[in-house]
This record gives sequence, structure tokens and C-alpha cells, in this order.
Amino acid sequence: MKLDRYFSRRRFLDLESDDFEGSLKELLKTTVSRFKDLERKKLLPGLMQRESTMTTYLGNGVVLPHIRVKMRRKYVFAIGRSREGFEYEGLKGQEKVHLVVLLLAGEGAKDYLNVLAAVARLVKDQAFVDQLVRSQSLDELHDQMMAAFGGILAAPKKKRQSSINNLMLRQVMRIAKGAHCDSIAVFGDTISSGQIDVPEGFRDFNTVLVSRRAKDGEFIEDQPFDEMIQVRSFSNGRLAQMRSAFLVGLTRGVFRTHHKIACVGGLPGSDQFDTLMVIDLKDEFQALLAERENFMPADVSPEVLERVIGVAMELSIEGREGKPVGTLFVLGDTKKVESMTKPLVLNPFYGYKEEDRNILSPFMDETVKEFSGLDGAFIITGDGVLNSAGSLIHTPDFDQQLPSGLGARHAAGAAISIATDCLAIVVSSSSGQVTVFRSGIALPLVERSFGGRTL
Ligand SMILES: Nc1ncnc2c1ncn2[C@@H]1O[C@H](COP(=O)(O)OP(=O)(O)OP(=O)(O)O)[C@@H](O)[C@H]1O
Repeated sequence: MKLDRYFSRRRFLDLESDDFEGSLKELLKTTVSRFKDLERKKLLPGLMQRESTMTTYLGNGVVLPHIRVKMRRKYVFAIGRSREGFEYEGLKGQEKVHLVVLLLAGEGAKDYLNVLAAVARLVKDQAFVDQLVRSQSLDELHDQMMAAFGGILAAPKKKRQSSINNLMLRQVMRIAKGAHCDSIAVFGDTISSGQIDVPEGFRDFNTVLVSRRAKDGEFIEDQPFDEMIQVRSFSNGRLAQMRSAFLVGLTRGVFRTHHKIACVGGLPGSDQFDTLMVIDLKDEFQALLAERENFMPADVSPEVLERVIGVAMELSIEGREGKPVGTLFVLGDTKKVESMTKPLVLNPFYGYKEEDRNILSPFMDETVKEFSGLDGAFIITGDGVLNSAGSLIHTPDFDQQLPSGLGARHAAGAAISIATDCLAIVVSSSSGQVTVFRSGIALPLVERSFGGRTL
């Protein structure tokens, strides 16, 4: 998502204040002086009120205060930098806020959550944030932000691609041709710079980049790929996230169920492709897709499933504060699902605006991880609104046989996926495995044990 058109050099400041409220006042002053239809008096209390109910801290010293306002423009950004940094409620130890990214969104702006998510994704990169904070001048800071938000990140220093990588890429083309594959998938995180030099003829294939870096083509403008699938968390496994990536690809229409895919990958950051495989999606997802061309429930949007799978993967791979966490997400057909659940605790999402408790908002990540410690399930609507956490599922007449070792949480996920038109995504606290249930059929996405490695 290109956001550079909403930035203006005039709204880049070196902050004089040493607290959050003072910084907001400075940023609002420069913004309001330019857009006369904005009412500063209402903006500051609105922003402070949001902050008191929900933090807008994104990590890495960046805070993203945001609010919807009545204005003609879709979005306005104002950026404040504090080299010394200032304290902010909830930050531990030496951590301070160095960058305030103020976002005002017009009431009609429809892709608000995507804009928040795009900013959150970029500032997840600590090195990028450090570079911004250390910029010599505001002009330099502005240029870097424009480049990053325009999708043209300063090109990373290019290493020459090794001859083995070239060979592997040529081989995957030969295999794709020989095995009549429909696409070639490259696991891009193998290469630390993200820059992949492809051999001649590569562009004749339908190609997909699977990477943690970014989505919607942000980073692949000058890359030789037709599509990009984002995976969210690091795993030491070579192609451990393959299944979730292909599932996401299926829901987004990048792949069809009858497709065969030639894949090349390696350990993340190793700069060495070392694995080639051919995946037949029909075989891979056989049980799940046996009955239907499209396994998505009618009301679930692919980006919401993608997000839930991403959070589930992070919980599986990283846990919560290093400890394994298990949880259950029930996605879609919410009315019917809710008729088969009862609260185990007071609902922590009660009373918040739907937009603020949508799983597509980057500020929900931490909240969801925090509440994953609760017993029971998250109930999520097909368009991403978190309706409740800590819900006990009780479905009628459930006698599904599950593989041994799978207990009550998996049984509940399987049962609700039979009783309603939903998807249930289970993270196992004991094995870290992530399993998607649809109509009682289980699809394991990542199989691992904590501390272990997966091929
Ligand atoms: N009917 C249910 N509805 C919602 N959550 C449930 C239900 N039954 C169990 N759980 C949740 O699952 C948790 C763990 O149960 P159990 O260990 O039997 O499940 P499991 O399938 O073996 O999962 P894990 O692999 O995480 O241990 C419970 O503490 C509870 O939070």
C-alpha cells in the first residue's frame, strides 16, 4: 500500500516536548494550521481518550496515535521525531518513544485498518526505525519515509548471488516444466537481502514469492514475481510455513485446488537455497478440499483468515513471553456459533467500537496474545471483529474421533466446525501445532515441538 502521497515535508518535526501529550500538541499545531476544517480542540481530547483505553504503541520506539475525523482528505500523516526519546506508559526499562506517527483519517476512509497495518509492518523493522531516528536532518527523515511508504525502500546492499542459488533456481524451472507445474514458489526469506536474481526464462512461469517482508506487492515492484504471499513469523524450519502460505494462496485465488507448484527454499536468512519440492495441492489438502472447490465459509474474508493464521503461527512459534500458549479461534457464522457458546469470564472486548476490536488492526495483536492465556475460545466474525474471548463451546451431539493425544480444545474446534459454517483454528499448548478445522476435518499447518526444529 502506497501512502507517500499523504506525507508532507511540512509535517515532519523534531519534537521539543518530552512527553506524549506535548508531542501531539506540536504535531496537531502544524497539521491544523494547514487544514482549516480540522478542529484542534476536539482532536487532542479524542486522541488522548483513545490512548487511555488502548495503547497505540507499536514497539521499536514508535507510537501511532490515530483517530477518525471529519475532513475532506482521506488521510493526513504528521511525524515527530525525538532523538532523546520520552517515556510512555507501559514501556519497561530503557525503552522510550522516538517516533510519533500521527494519523488522521477521514470518516469515509474505508481502508483505515489496512493503513494502520501497513505502518505497523514497516516499523517492525528495528534497523529501519533506528535509521529514521538517526537521520541527519528532517529532509533525510522525510525522504526515507517517502521511499519506504512509496514502496521503494532504499535498495539493500546487493550481494552477488551464489552459483548454487543460481543452479537451484534453474533446476526449479526445469522441474516445473518437467512436472507440468502451474507455478513456481520461492521462499524469499532464505535470502537475507530479499533480492533474488532470477535466471533467464524465469519470468515465463507464473511465479509466487512467499515472504515475511511485506504484502500487496510493496517490496516486489522491481522483483520478478507475479504474486506475493506474506507469512508472518519466523520459523527455523526450511519450508515450515509452506502449508499456511499455500492455504492463504488458495483462499486468495493465487492457486487453485488442481494446481501443482514447484518450490525452492532454504533456512531463513541462510542465503542458501537447499530444498526443491513439487507440491500437488489436491494431495496436500486432500481431506479438507475433498468435498468443495472453495473451503472458505461464505462470510469469512480471506484477509481475516490470513491474519488469524498469522497470529496463530506467532503464538505457536514464539509463544507468549517465551512460554508455549494454546488457544482456539472460531471464525465466521458468528450468530450460530454464539448460540453454542457461553462465557467463562467477562468478555474483555465488550463495549469497544467494532473498528477498534477488529483483528486486522495491528493493535489487536498484543491484545489477542494477552487474552490467549484465558480458558476458552475467541469468537471472530467473518470480517474480523473480535466478539469475545474466554468462550466455552458446547455443541450438541459431538462424537468425532480425533487422533490420540488431541484433547478437549481440539475436540471443541472440530465440533464447532461441524455444527456451524465456520473455521476453527487451534494452537496446541503442548506441541505448538496449528490446526485448521473445517467440517470436522483437521488440517495441520505447522508441526513442531517447542525448542525443536522442523524440516
Ligand atoms: N469446549 C471448550 N471450549 C473452549 N475451550 C475449551 C473447551 N474445552 C477445552 N478448552 C480449552 O482447552 C484447554 C486445554 O484443554 P486440553 O488440554 O484438554 O486440550 P488439547 O486439545 O489437548 O489442547 P493442548 O494441545 O493445547 O493441550 C482448556 O484449558 C480450555 O482453555
